[in-house]
Amino acid sequence: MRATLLQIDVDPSETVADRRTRVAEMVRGQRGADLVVLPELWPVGAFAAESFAAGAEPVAGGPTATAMAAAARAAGVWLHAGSIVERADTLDGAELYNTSLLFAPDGALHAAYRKIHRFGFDEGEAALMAAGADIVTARLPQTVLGLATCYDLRFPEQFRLLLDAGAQTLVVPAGWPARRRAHWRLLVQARAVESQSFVLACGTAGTHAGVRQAGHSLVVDPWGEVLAEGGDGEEAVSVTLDPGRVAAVRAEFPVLRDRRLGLPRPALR
Ligand SMILES: NC(=O)CCC(=O)C(=O)O
Repeated sequence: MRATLLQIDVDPSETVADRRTRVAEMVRGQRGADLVVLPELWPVGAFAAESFAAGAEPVAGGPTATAMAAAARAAGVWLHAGSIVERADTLDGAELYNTSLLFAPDGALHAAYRKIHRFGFDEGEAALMAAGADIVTARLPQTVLGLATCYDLRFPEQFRLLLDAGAQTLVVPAGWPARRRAHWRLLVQARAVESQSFVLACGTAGTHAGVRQAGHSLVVDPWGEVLAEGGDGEEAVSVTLDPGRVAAVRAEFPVLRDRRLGLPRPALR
């Protein structure tokens, strides 16, 4: 399976519309890949909280979803289009979500995942967006994807649920700051080792809202080995994966068999 992570430079001097056109063109250039992955909130920037409301768009028929569906179809690839600020209209008004979109090679929306853990400690995303509540997996011909986004990496319980739902390849779009790059590497590798799964973790490059981005997108195999890693700037990180490696590692080193589910909660002393 050929996978390419497009580590996009979210440059505030570029308009969202121009970036959308540019990224769609990059996706179109990926014909021959099986799966293409984009980062978190690349249209507006994961830390550009002041732009979230203005940049919010519906999933069905919104400008990013429409452009990405067309690009996936033109390239004939599965496209994990990173995430957008989703505007979901409810009877009580509009709610915003940080929503990842997965398109099939015919351009149909195959899955959507609303980020469960919002970053910001009562500010930014945590204050402005609603939390998703659904664990999302998606079956591709080669593997089963488990969807998570950026800050979710810090919550291993979500990854256990993805594993139990059948995930074999964890896809994690991110807008991770350079300041915590050491955490990024450690957490991506930890999620791969504990889940005995591939992890495709695609970050952004550049600086937006005064936050320098970590770049260094990672592809890690089910043994925890880094198969590919981006640098600091915009680039395409491509790898060829053997999806059979997940079953092989799980059979050869069967730690998941030794899980002790249902242990009692400790009593307070
Ligand atoms: N966009 C994010 O979720 C940022 C997460 C982050 O900076 C961290 O966990 O550290």
